[in-house]
Amino acid sequence: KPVAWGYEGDIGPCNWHKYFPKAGGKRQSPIDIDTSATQYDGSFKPLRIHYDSHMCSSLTNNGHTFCMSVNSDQCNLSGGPLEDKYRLLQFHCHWGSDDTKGSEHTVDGHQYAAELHLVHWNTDKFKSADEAIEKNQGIAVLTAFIKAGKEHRGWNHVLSHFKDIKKVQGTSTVNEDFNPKCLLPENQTDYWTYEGSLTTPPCHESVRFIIFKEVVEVSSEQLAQFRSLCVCSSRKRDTGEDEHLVDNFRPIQPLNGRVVKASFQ
Ligand SMILES: Cc1cc(=S)c(O)co1
Ligand SMILES: [Zn+2]
Repeated sequence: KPVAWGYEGDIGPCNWHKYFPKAGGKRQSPIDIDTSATQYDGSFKPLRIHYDSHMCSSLTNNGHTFCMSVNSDQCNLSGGPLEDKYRLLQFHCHWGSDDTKGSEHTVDGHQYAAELHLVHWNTDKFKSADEAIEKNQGIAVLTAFIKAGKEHRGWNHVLSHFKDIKKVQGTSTVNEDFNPKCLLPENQTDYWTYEGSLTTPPCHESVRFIIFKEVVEVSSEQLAQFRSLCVCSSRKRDTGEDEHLVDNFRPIQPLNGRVVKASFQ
């Protein structure tokens, strides 16, 4: 029986290590990026992000986030700090209960309104995503910070499906011509990178994070749509209200001597 976990109370992040021992490991995520301590690495090759548009995918509310699963073998990532080729598996976000919080990583202590994770698995070293997800160098997560600002047209292709996934386990098939590359910032040469973990249980220490410096803007109304998702299919708050999915971000974890590299000076 899977162990229940969440972001508050007894099943919250402070207790994850009791059932998910890796959550107490030495290379956990997220972290604060102290820009005065990052180290420029001039050896990185250009990042190669090749996604195609014709990838039928499905959008699900898994109770912890919305997850767009991708089943195209044409969406690949390589270059930058990566030694191998990685394939896009899914993308999801972490966000807050208002625009002042929501990202998992912080930059010099600043928290953004949300954080996009594009999860890729190492197809050179492993035979399946399930195998890669628990192995060192198995996962690469392209990460973009999100702040409230002007409307983001690309995000509407995802948000237009949210009415179908308001409840947990809700799923919606996404057939239209959508390329997740449109969700990334324009500047894809300036990023920070370090070795960390899944930010949700089982918190496997298998992740190479690549975090773009440029912040993506979406409108406050679009951010509010993230918060329209519900965390359960039935349970209502004692007020009879649906419990909305908000503040699904893990607290900052100890750096434990890790160095965050920068692709820029
Ligand atoms: C595989 C995976 C990665 C991240 S970062 C997450 O939040 C959930 O699942
Ligand atoms: Zn994530």
